[in-house]
Amino acid sequence: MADLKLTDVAKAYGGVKVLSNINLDIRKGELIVFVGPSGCGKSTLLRMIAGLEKISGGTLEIGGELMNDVPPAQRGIAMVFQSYALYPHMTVRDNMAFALKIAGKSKAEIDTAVARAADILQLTPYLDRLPKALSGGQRQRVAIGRAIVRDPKVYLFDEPLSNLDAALRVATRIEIAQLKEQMPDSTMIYVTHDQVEAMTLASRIVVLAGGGISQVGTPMELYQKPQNEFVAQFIGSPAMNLLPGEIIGTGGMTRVRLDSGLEAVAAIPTRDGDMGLKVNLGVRPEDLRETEGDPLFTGTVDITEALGEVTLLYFEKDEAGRQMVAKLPGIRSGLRHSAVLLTAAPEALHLFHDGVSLLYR
Ligand SMILES: Nc1ncnc2c1ncn2[C@@H]1O[C@H](COP(=O)(O)OP(=O)(O)OP(=O)(O)O)[C@@H](O)[C@H]1O
Repeated sequence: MADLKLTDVAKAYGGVKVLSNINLDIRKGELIVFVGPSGCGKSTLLRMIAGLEKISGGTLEIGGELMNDVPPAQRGIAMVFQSYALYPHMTVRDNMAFALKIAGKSKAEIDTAVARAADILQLTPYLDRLPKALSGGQRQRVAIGRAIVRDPKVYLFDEPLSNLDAALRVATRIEIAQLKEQMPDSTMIYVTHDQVEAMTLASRIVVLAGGGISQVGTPMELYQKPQNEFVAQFIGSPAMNLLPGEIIGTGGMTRVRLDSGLEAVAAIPTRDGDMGLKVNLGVRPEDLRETEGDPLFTGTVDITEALGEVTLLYFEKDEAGRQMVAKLPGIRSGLRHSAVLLTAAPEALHLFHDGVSLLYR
């Protein structure tokens, strides 16, 4: 049974539809990450699950029970916000104990719950400190601790790491992954702008775009088999290159003549009727390599960015304003202004028609 089930969930503000046709089954113990461009409705969807926002249409079930009209406190969920929302005048211990005191729990129960959460989060040495005497990462752990003591069925995280600096973000991200391992039965839903967080934490990622779900899958499914050009370009950085062309050979391997006149062979099956089909050939920057044989792309390098272990090559834009990007191993700064021939393995190529992957039609 799904721990959380959203059926045809919709949200409108006034007459303006923000989300529609949201169908999602989340199993117990999953860590689901919502990603998508700014304004696509990630926070709205999370807040509807929390009960902080009214659901305009469809149903939300948690543990098999209809939740649409159940108040937030009775949903068995706990939410962690990016702003921590700690009480500044209370110690770490009192911050974590507060919700349980309000709920009328006994002192013994509260002490046990707080000690357990502090142990999981390595906060035991800080229990008597005030929030102002903690680092940002420690404060966020206290905010998570306040959720853990309530032993919720579902944890909701709204960009919990976005107020932390880069190094602390990485450290806290790893802590959240470890926390999840310690609580394998807890179901978590996590909203983030950060691709690396999504890729490393999620059991499944939900990509939201254009008011609906664009694709749901494991991080590797989204990376290796994006259903559409949007997901292909949203997951992975720099974004997947798309080269327009037409199918000139079908079968187990598909031959494409690109608008540039060059050809490529993709390990994607097509049928006779696909001859002449207009497609976009997708190739990730990291799948491109230099060749002295038949290239699928040639161009002059406009700018290079050396990142140490890899170099990004940005080619001169074509007439349509498209810019090819390649990621080559090592330091290749010397390639600026030179002509480069690139190819990629047939298995690394993607094909899209009308924005949709040929693997999913
Ligand atoms: N109270 C509101 N009244 C009207 N429109 C709203 C309200 N809250 C959100 N919206 C609109 O709903 C859409 C989704 O907002 P939401 O905050 O959920 O997006 P998001 O994906 O979380 O964005 P971001 O990544 O920028 O945080 C936006 O277009 C926003 O302007």
